[in-house]
Amino acid sequence: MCANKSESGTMMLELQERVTELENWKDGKGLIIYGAGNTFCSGSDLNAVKAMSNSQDGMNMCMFMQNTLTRLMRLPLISVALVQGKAIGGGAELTTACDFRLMAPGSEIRFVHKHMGLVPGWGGAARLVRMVGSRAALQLLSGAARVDPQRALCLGLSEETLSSSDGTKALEEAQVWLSQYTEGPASVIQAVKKVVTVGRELPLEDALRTEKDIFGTVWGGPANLQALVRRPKHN
Ligand SMILES: CC[C@H](C(=O)O)C(=O)SCCNC(=O)CCNC(=O)[C@H](O)C(C)(C)COP(=O)(O)OP(=O)(O)OC[C@H]1O[C@@H](n2cnc3c(N)ncnc32)[C@H](O)[C@@H]1OP(=O)(O)O
Repeated sequence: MCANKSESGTMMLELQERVTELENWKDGKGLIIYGAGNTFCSGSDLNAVKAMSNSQDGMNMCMFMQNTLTRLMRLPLISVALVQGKAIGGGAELTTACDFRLMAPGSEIRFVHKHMGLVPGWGGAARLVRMVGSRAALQLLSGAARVDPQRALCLGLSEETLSSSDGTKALEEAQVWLSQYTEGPASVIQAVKKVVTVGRELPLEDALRTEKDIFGTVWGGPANLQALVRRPKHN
């Protein structure tokens, strides 16, 4: 999946459509979101937002993007934001809707909202707090701080710094990195992502009940039965 420079209204709709397609991707296991060219995503299209600066339009756009990014985060796929160049404003928020972030050398994630007289509205603050804790989140948002790959690693915002900033090489590296988590049958990978999502989002009793239901979808399934025949050793 390839993001583009800034998020115009058309692109927001396209992102929503891609998410709908991915929700229906029965054999899917993983997803990498990356930018076209040398920018991951520079946030909302400033030309478009200028034309809709009243509060109601802003809230509508905010709810639209919250909904899309929440659905993206809940996809039963393991998702990676491959950050090359800058991820700014709404682009920084988009990175937080993925399970993992990999950063290319020289790249940067920056929540510039304060400088735009705003706060995140696409769910980026809620996700950031859960990811890095409230103190670090407050520093990143109130300082509109540039987060380079090294700082992102220290904060737990990024998993790894890639060795190349070249688009093709970085994508290949990200694919190899992701493959360690997507190896195996889609039904099992999707179930893994689902139990983690419910564990994160639901109160414990509901999470336990839902985990049992998800367990029921893989117990006695083809991968489970084959494993019982193969009896792999885990030493
Ligand atoms: C804050 C929250 C929020 C929301 O919730 O809606 C947003 O996301 S608001 C948008 C926040 N993003 C910005 O303010 C980005 C401002 N732009 C920049 O900082 C730079 O352009 C940068 C760092 C993205 C790229 O810098 P670089 O030196 O590599 O290139 P240029 O500056 O020459 O940019 C090329 C060209 O792209 C236009 N551009 C970049 N980002 C946007 C944008 N978000 N909307 C509209 N246009 C954008 C930039 O103006 C240049 O156009 P040009 O006609 O060549 O001047």
